[in-house]
Amino acid sequence: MAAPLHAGYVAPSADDHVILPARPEPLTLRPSETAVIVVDMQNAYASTGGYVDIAGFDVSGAAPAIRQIGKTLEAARAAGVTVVYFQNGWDPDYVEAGGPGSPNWHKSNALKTMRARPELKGQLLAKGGWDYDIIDQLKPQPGDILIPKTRYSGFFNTNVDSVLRSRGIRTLVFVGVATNVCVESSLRDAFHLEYFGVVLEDAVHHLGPDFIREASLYNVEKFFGWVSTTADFCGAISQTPAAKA
Ligand SMILES: NC(=O)N/C=C\C(=O)O
Repeated sequence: MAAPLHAGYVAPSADDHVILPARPEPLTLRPSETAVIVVDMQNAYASTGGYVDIAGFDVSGAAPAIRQIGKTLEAARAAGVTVVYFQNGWDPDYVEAGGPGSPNWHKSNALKTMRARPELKGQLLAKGGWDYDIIDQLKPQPGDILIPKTRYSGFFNTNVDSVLRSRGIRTLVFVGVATNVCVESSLRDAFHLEYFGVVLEDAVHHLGPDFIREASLYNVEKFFGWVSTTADFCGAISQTPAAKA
């Protein structure tokens, strides 16, 4: 008898789940249906001398977030959770950034900074450059998935939805920069595509005053998803059979 087409697929066991403490209520996590989404942990957003530092934003909060993301990824990989990196930027000629006909050309602080300081042209968020690179402390590991993106949301004009759906992933745990821009934009789009989105509040960093961090987390907790912490995620995911093996 011919083998069924799905012969190699092992359905996740029904009891393969843990409970993640979160606000506004705990959330069920199944490792096989969960991905950690690492948003834009590039020199541009997390390093002194990178784009957001040059553009005048405070990057000091990136260092603690980097440490928490490291812990999150270690626990996730040990539990067999999928890790997806978003990487934001454009070709060195900035064709992908859009011209004056694109709101991105008017709103991107990287593009505005380069127009004000032409000596920086070709450096900020340009593919192939240091600014675009993922930071050394969080380089993707074999098996991780890297999704380039050209706008704030990782779901816009990328293949991430089909990558996730083909793996049966339903829950997305967001870490990275910036809470109020690319993290929130991606989580909102994910919500509308029926994903359950969680932000680990100590593994993200925001751009702007503290009230925008509070507002963004409030939006997530009240309208778009759940808010948890690195310790709670690592504690919960380490209880799965794969992590204990
Ligand atoms: N990664 C982000 O949240 N980016 C925010 C602003 C920008 O890319 O200009």
